[in-house]
Amino acid sequence: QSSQWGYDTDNGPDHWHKYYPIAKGDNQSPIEINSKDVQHDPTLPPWSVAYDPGAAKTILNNGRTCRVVFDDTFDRSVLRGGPLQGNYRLRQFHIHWGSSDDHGSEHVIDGVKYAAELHMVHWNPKYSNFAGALKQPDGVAVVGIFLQVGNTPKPEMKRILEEIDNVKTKGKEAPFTNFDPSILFPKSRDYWTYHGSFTTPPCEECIIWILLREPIVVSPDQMAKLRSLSINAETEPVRPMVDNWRPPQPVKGRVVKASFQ
Ligand SMILES: COc1ccc(C[C@H]2SC(=O)NC2=O)c(OC)c1
Ligand SMILES: [Zn+2]
Repeated sequence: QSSQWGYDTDNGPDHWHKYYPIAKGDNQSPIEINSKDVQHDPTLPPWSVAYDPGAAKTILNNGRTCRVVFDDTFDRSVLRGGPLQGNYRLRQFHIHWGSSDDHGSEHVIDGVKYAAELHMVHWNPKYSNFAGALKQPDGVAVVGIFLQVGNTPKPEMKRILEEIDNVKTKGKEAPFTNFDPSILFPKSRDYWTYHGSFTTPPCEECIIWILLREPIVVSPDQMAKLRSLSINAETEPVRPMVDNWRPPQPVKGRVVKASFQ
């Protein structure tokens, strides 16, 4: 029914506020980042991760994206530093992409839309559980990595795209073990950071965003593989999973900080 949000004309980003009023809030994500408005903050420390490959559990097609889920029952895979106070536990990562290589990312950098954007979602264990963290301005930290199409793709993406064959349709889940997602990071640790929200319902304004400046490279075939995922269940007519991105939202006076000059 229409309360099932999605990315179509009748249930897409312009409709979400009807069931999730915070979608029209003052701290929504994604946003456009214009380098001229960014403030370099020399006091921003580097961020770092300590991920346990054994924490990787499953890969899932939830009908909106393809996500890999991790064991977050203790401080097993954590993100710290940068704009964050304390450790944040890795819960899952997922990807947003377009129907063609010239768009698909959620954040837009100096007018550039990347082909895709990978989100590594972490939450602050001082708020006992993920649901509690959603209600706090510093409850969640997402590392965003831009994916651009090129002919020297990053081999580390291979594993994710191979597993996609097992989760083609909505509701499909498969084991995804022994994977350290930090192998996906680009060389540079330069980042932008700002306070924002989930880019999907419930659109809670609980996220400290850490967006990496350097994109990683994927091949045209790898993008085609992502686009071969379906939003329908196995028994339903085929509908490709493409354009699962929210457009940029009003910045409303927020300042984006950069760790670099
Ligand atoms: C109620 O719990 C939720 C809701 C939505 C997401 C995913 C959102 S958050 C982001 O940055 N991109 C997305 O697609 C989520 O992720 C852990 C957890
Ligand atoms: Zn996301």
